[in-house]
Amino acid sequence: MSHRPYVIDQMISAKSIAARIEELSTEIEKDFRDTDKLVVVGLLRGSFVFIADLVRELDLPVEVDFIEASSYGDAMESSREVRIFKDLRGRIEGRDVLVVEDIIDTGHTLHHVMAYLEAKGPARLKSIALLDKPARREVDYKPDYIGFEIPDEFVVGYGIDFAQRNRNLPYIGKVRFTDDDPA
Ligand SMILES: O=P(O)(O)OC[C@H]1O[C@H](OP(=O)(O)OP(=O)(O)O)[C@H](O)[C@@H]1O
Ligand SMILES: Nc1nc2[nH]cnc2c(=O)[nH]1
Repeated sequence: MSHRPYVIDQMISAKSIAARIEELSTEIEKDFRDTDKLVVVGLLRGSFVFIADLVRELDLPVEVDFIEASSYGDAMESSREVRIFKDLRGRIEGRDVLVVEDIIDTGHTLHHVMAYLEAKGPARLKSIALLDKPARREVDYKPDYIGFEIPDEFVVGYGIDFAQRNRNLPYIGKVRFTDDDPA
């Protein structure tokens, strides 16, 4: 929990996010048009807003499942230890799977989860991240689809939290600590 005062400056509007999701959905529909039923896996908790908007844009038969992993807790720095708190309900062996992530930063979370899911033997396994912060990458992993590349700022909103707050903002904003401001 942060006791420092902060404000949130808007970085990506709700309208821009919606427009980008339409574009990404068209790409995904093309890539998976031969799939019988795509398993769309939301990586909780941060992806719950993104996956809800994404699946409603996808004109494909989909099944929705969730996996929960976390490495940040309430901190602004990754612990680099990814813990799986909740596994998939369904089986993905031999299935086409798209993992939906809100943000890739150091890459530890998505890299770990993709390896974990790959071991379950899916036919095809792809990933999408709404936000990509490449400047902070510590592991060599790039999602198959990316919404927006962003600079090295701590962001919140649209499902993404700071100490479990701000997930309900409809836009992506960056955290600015006001005790850093010149007097
Ligand atoms: O690329 P990384 O440095 O691993 O960071 C990305 C992860 O960090 C956040 O998750 P967090 O651990 O805060 O859990 P949450 O999704 O439950 O908020 C975010 O939702 C990503 O899953
Ligand atoms: N809230 C939040 N969580 C993250 N996890 C990895 N990067 C970020 C970020 O910029 N903001």
